[in-house]
Amino acid sequence: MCAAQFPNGFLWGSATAAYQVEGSPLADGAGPSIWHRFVHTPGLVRDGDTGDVACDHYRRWKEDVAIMRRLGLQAYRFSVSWSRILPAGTGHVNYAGLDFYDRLVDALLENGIEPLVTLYHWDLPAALDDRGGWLNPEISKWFADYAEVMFRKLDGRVKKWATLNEPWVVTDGGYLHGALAPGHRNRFEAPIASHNLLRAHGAAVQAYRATGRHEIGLVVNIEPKYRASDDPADVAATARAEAYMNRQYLDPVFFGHYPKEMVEIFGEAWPDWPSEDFALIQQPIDFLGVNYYTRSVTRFDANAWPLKACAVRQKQATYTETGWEVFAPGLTETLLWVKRCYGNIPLYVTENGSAFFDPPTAAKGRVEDPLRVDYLREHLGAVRDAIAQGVDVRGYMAWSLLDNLEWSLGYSKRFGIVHVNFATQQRTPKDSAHFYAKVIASNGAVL
Ligand SMILES: OC[C@@H]1[C@@H](O)[C@H](O)[C@@H](O)c2[nH]c(CCc3ccccc3)c[n+]21
Repeated sequence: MCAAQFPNGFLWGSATAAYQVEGSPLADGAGPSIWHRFVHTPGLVRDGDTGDVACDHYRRWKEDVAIMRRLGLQAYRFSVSWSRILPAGTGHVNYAGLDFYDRLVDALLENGIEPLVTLYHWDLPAALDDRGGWLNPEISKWFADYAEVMFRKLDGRVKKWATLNEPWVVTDGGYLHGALAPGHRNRFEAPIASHNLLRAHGAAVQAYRATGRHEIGLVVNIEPKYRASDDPADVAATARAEAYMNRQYLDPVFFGHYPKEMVEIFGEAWPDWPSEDFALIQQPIDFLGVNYYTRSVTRFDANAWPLKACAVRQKQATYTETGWEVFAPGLTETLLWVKRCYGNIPLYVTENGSAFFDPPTAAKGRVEDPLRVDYLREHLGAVRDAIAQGVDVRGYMAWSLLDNLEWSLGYSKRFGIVHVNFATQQRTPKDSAHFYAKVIASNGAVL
């Protein structure tokens, strides 16, 4: 394999998530999710934006699969809305909801596109939140039962499953800082939600081993932490930040224990966990999905709760519309770090992308997004560099296929390689999509 090439069979795709693109949240018997509730609570989402329509993907999925085909995508990572399948979260199965994903998977396969399915991308059934949600230890069984419904329906046609998308964000956003659904701000709840997410992950993997025949993994966001100085306070702050964001989920899954820094971070709010839980959490997985966006140069900050650490803005760097430093070497470092710390488990970059303001283009039918093209080119080069250094990276999913609902930021941030006019629902592949199509067609040789 020459340096400029990716391995034969490298999987090139893009990614979305149910609540961000589908719309029709209550159609055909679906139950509300915590995001449906959250967006309809005044003041929580920028400009009062909701996922009621989003990209209307629930109705326009055929058109979107055709776009993927035209771009030459080999894979499509999407998530299933739990409350479409089980409107109350448990019990009655809504077959119309199952049928939507059944048809989507068949259409993908008919177009030579491999489906990668995420079972949970933040949209918990509201009915389960009413029963405690991620704070109720029973949720590991609720989640495993839901997962089993999906395995029995789709396994075989779907050969790569992920249990959770980014448990760190679910906990930090939904239970500690409250910026995301269900909007709790409680340092005693956060560790419990986090632990139950991991228990649910383990229970779903166990269920897969009993019913599935292919691969299952976990998707985590990793943001490499670079110390701002060699000052011992900055070094310790960086270690806490790395433990909290990057190792809090990987250490239990791969080693059966939490990083020692967790007790220091949460203090009295960090429980003594039952040792039997770690046998459940530590179910072997077939691959790890890594979502990478940026790095954080980290320093001590006595006022930053609960980490006592914060990021230091870099003077010469480019920043995206979400305030994230563009730092492609961090992706190479992250992939090498995972291999060094946890072994050479097969990896997929399950999300990588950037939000930049896309200026209106004079030429009709064209959207120029040079900064996103640069971001994509640099980060694909970073993946290639990690592969050249022996990391078993098997695929890359660009975030995102479509401009979509960026959670509490509404539609104000556009990550898509395909532009969406939300007034007309017209899709227009951006220059970044045309660039990515060339990368895929050459298996990375054009980079
Ligand atoms: O923010 C862009 C995307 C979201 O649209 C995806 O749904 C989500 O999986 C995702 N994760 C990350 C990195 C972790 C993160 C999320 C939110 C805020 C800060 C960091 C970025 N993104």
